[in-house]
Amino acid sequence: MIRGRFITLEGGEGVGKSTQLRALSEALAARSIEVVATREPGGSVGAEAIRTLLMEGSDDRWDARSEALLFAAARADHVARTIRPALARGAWVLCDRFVDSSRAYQGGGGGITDADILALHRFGSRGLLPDRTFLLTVRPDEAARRLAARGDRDRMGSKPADYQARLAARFAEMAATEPQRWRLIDADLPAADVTAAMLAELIEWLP
Ligand SMILES: Nc1ncnc2c1ncn2[C@@H]1O[C@H](COP(=O)(O)OP(=O)(O)OP(=O)(O)O)[C@@H](O)[C@H]1O
Ligand SMILES: Cc1cn([C@H]2C[C@H](O)[C@@H](COP(=O)(O)O)O2)c(=O)[nH]c1=O
Repeated sequence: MIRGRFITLEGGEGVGKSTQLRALSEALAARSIEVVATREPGGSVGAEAIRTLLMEGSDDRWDARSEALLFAAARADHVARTIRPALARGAWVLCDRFVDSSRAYQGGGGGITDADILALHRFGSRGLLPDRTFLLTVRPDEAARRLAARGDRDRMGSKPADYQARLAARFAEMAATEPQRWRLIDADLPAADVTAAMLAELIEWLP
């Protein structure tokens, strides 16, 4: 039985998801909420092993279908071993990316249909969806500046600029079709303001 809250952060590269995951975790913990902060791909021993397969190597290491299956397999293990047990004991799970990243990257960017991504998710993760998903949006020039300042590029992050633009459009489209779950957050703002905006969107569930 699910008792906790499941919150995901989504968006393109460098929009501040990891930064905000840390800040939101601290803000919730300060309200005496047990928080499990996790990420995808990864978040369990098996899923972290699959992450290495996905993140290392050349851009064409996997064909589109194999890549979608690997993300879905990592997610299935993460959901079964980390997310569901945490929710069942009443913890809040904050996750940096989830199935919506597969829908945007392998779907919008990689050509797999949304129906196929969701079918894999129904089988692998029994269709678990977040209670709330924050879409962090940043102007493309600011995201590029943040990534350049950070200075790292892995296999998944080394895609061209038009790919990043398609991703942003796909995320916005998903958010528009499911407004009860998604909240758009202006992540161009200073980090503390971004955290405050997310907390405000969780107020109904806070103790
Ligand atoms: N609101 C902010 N204003 C200015 N800089 C920020 C802000 N949030 C994050 N940053 C900086 O931008 C960079 C990228 O942030 P972060 O790693 O949190 O992004 P991310 O969305 O998790 O990226 P990725 O998806 O590539 O892992 C970091 O150097 C971080 O310190
Ligand atoms: C969950 C998930 C992730 N990706 C991509 C998105 C990013 O390029 C990387 C993850 O890197 P991060 O720095 O940890 O955000 O993987 C994807 O293509 N599909 C997915 O389902």
